[in-house]
Amino acid sequence: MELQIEQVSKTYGSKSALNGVSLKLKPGVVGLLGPNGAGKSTLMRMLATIEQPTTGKITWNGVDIARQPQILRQELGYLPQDFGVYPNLTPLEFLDYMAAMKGLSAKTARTRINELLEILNLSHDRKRLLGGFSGGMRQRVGIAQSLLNDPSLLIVDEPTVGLDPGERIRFRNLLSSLSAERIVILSTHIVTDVESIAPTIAIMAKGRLVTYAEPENLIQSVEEKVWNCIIPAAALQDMQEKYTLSSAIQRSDGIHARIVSDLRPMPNATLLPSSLEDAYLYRVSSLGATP
Ligand SMILES: Nc1ncnc2c1ncn2[C@@H]1O[C@H](COP(=O)(O)OP(=O)(O)OP(=O)(O)O)[C@@H](O)[C@H]1O
Repeated sequence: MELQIEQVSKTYGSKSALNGVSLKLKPGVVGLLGPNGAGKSTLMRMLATIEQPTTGKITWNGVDIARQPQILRQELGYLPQDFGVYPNLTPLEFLDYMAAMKGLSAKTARTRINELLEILNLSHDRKRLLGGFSGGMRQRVGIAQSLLNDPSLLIVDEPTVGLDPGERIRFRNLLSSLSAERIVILSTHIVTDVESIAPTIAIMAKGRLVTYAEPENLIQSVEEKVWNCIIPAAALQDMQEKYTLSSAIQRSDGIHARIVSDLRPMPNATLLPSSLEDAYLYRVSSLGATP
């Protein structure tokens, strides 16, 4: 099982959304991190065969998906960023409908839907109208529809938007448990969404792939670049303009500003252990993008 993205670019009129992105993916979760407008959704839509690259090629097990999209579609599960449900349907009716759209036989669909409702903890609510569901419950229905055909490639675009912290954790665990025999691509701008579950992380900014690496290596790459600076409140804005600020916490002795910088920002700055968030900020801002 292999998904290869080769020098893919996408332009909309004169606007470049994606610029020469190359990646080779094997089974497991890959976290796709990037600020708003980085090109993540554009890439996801091309992987989901909804759009085609302007230049470059995407192959699924060696087959060009622009030429033969149906080969990948049979094995694809996709939860788009703007996934909507029909409020007047129940999960059972909605999943039945989606299964029919995906060409599953009624018998296979019924077995699979029951399995998924169980896995996603929706069995008790199978006959309630979706209109009354919470954001987290709707996301679980979205995930259920993306898994109907037991896909080898699962693409989830910003899936945790609108979820509460508990739902977010449960959702991450679910994705982890699904990743053994498939490629799972999880796109987000929230570092903690991918930190615990993605053994590899791709960072995008301004339509480019900034880096593709393991979280440990990313964290290591900013060791001795993360500083704690204690500053008066009046100096915060100036600091923010000059440096990449990871966080600022008000304490009794002043503001503790966490700065990611190659050089010591001020004489009494002290080094802090680096985190994935620091590495992400460092990589994205080094491209001149706003994290
Ligand atoms: N259909 C389109 N027509 C014109 N420009 C587009 C279109 N789709 C995306 N873009 C532009 O391409 C760039 C990348 O957008 P994209 O939605 O892929 O980014 P993203 O990383 O997914 O960000 P977000 O998290 O905000 O969705 C943005 O500047 C966006 O305005």
